[in-house]
Amino acid sequence: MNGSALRLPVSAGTSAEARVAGYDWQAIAGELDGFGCTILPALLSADQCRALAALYPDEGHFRSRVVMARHGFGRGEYRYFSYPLPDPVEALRTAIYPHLAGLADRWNARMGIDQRYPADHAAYLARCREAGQVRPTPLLLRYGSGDHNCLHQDIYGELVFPIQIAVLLSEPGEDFTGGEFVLTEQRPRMQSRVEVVPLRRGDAVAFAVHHRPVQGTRGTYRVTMRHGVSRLRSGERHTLGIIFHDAP
Ligand SMILES: O=C(O)CCC(=O)C(=O)O
Ligand SMILES: [Fe+2]
Repeated sequence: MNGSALRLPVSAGTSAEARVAGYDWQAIAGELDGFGCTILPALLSADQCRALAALYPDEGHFRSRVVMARHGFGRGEYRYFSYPLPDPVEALRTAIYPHLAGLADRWNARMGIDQRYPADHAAYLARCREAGQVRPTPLLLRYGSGDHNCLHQDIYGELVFPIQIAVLLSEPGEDFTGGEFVLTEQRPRMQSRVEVVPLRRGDAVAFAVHHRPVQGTRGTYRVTMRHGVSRLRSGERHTLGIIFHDAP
């Protein structure tokens, strides 16, 4: 991936909405089409990252806590936010969705999947509610030395929005070492491809949740994507995850 064309000058005072509006969404769609992932540089400021990570111990913001080792998910833990989502999580979820809905439609059309997406996130959440998916899925994750997140897909029910976002809230090399964000792409009857996504604090990765279409010489085929985090060698790492479908 070459994220340099997408890098923008952002000042500490820029709102989440303004940052979202400032990206080249056509280039982002191009990278998602080509690789199944792309970087949104400096989506959050260092101060916003620190403030979000500091919410982690505060139970009042969350509906549940998952200790990954108890479920075989890896090592480390995460918490799902409760509604109403804190700023800037709500603002980001609402502002980013409309830029991805068209691409999600095109992916589904190419993969022969009937589902299409409304233009704004409130309408999509209403659909989730009708399907019994009412609980918020944005989450904060915390990893310590030796922790990792096994390859997985964030699917909770029938309704799946095919692209999600994760924002790295800690500074690699300073707050932690190791702990790289990784993606695998499993191709039908072929060997798998991997991506290691180099993130700095405040950068987001947008990536395919479960499937994406790939153009082959004999037409389009569907690949299966999984994401995870490699073992932390030292320190502490926090992430904000933004998933656009809700959970039952
Ligand atoms: O900690 C990470 O970078 C991965 C987080 C994750 O799995 C997610 O946001 O869905
Ligand atoms: Fe995940």
